[in-house]
Amino acid sequence: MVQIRLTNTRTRRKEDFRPIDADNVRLYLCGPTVYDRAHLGNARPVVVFDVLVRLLRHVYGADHVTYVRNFTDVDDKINATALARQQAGAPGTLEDLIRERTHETIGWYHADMDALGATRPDREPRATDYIAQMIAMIEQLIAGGHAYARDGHVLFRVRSYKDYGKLSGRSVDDMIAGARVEVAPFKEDPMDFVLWKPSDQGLPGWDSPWGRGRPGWHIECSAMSYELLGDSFDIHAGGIDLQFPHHENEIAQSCCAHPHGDFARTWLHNEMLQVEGKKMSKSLGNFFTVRDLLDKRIPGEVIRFVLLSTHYRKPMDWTDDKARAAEDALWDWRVLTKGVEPASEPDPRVIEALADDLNTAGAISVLYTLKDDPARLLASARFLGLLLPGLGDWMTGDLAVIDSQSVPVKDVLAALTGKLTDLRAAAMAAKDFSAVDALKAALTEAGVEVRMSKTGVELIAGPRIDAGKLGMLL
Ligand SMILES: Nc1ncnc2c1ncn2[C@@H]1O[C@H](COP(=O)(O)OP(=O)(O)OP(=O)(O)O)[C@@H](O)[C@H]1O
Ligand SMILES: [Zn+2]
Repeated sequence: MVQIRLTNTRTRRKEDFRPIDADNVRLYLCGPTVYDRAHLGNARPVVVFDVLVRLLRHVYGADHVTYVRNFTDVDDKINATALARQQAGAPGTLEDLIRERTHETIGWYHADMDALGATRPDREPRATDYIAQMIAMIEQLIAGGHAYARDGHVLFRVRSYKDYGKLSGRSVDDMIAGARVEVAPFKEDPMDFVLWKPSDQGLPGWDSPWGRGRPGWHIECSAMSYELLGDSFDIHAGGIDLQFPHHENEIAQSCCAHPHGDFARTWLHNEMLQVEGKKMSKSLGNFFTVRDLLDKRIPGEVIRFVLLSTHYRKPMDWTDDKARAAEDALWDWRVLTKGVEPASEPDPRVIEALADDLNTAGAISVLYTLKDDPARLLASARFLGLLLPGLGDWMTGDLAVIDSQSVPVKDVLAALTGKLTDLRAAAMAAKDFSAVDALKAALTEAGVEVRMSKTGVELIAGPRIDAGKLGMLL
């Protein structure tokens, strides 16, 4: 069996991965807060950990992995977008508008992540479906002396958990000195964080022993992972920006509520997608969405390729050059593997690279060496979620406009193949090839590779085909 090695943020070491139960390997990834489109940074953990899930399924069996990713559908930012819509005159109660917004955003999220070739998780719990479990967990924490209720709030007593700060390697006192912790009259200690808070009138709220209110963000992941994966599971993943305080707080809550469990054994954190050295984020406003790129006709698998070209523990940025190189490689491979049946197994070097702390860049570099073995190339690329049948539309999807009508490029190419064949026959008879040469030059100019042999004419569309120019050649 392949031995997977992963860098565990908790121990700061690369370790042999040994699942608690090889029949059910369990992974939890912190999912999005559903108030807006996902930006490219948000897609990085989704794509990277999708490859991990593919690897785990390969090693332990397709039915022996449980992958959970949540939707945070209760949040101030969601409320704010709904309120803005209401103020702009949208009909319905605020609650209706919130539901509409989260529903719509989840739909976008699915469409965008599907376009990147990311497999859907086995379970996608929504926080609002697990409020009862959150309340139960908070009650347990209060009973154990780890939390206290004040003025409709419930707070986690950070000093009651001696290992607080271990994941991120900070001491509580350093955190107080350095962090912008909120000092509030209802807190015993400035480090204590909210498990439950009151809801304003008109905003979503649930009845609880502490009055009508709603959960804090951190308790959501603790309650949902416990419910779906148990008190000890294998891998917890997310972006490095969540390590503190979100993951630190998740650990404190889960370990105090379920002291006999280990919560997550391996912690994986992806580094940030950056823009000019800064984290791409909504709050900084330096972001573009996955949809922005797709709308610019950058294929989903090109985005995926670029995201996988850098190791997940290194910061990276998006550049047009990277996208162009990815597009060229994918185009070549799609041409090479056209009509080819994939080999039964990927190249072992691809598995080896991935098993070594998810070295996706190494795995992609193996693909470049497989041009002479298209069947193996196809199987290996598909293992990484590339060259998937459903993601290949971009090769033929462009439309040319001919006599004000949109015509698929592949039909135009077929017609031009006929035209060039006829011109060649006439040229041979007349011993004058000038018209053939002129059409060939124009085709090359429009991004089409022309192959002529004794057996016939073949036109191969290149990645940057100019559909407009092409249409004018007919
Ligand atoms: N620039 C980034 N690069 C990589 N991962 C990121 C980046 N920004 C956010 N993430 C990850 O995206 C996932 C979803 O995060 P979340 O929904 O909390 O982000 P958000 O609040 O919409 O984004 P932002 O951080 O921009 O405000 C998390 O796992 C988070 O770590
Ligand atoms: Zn989480």
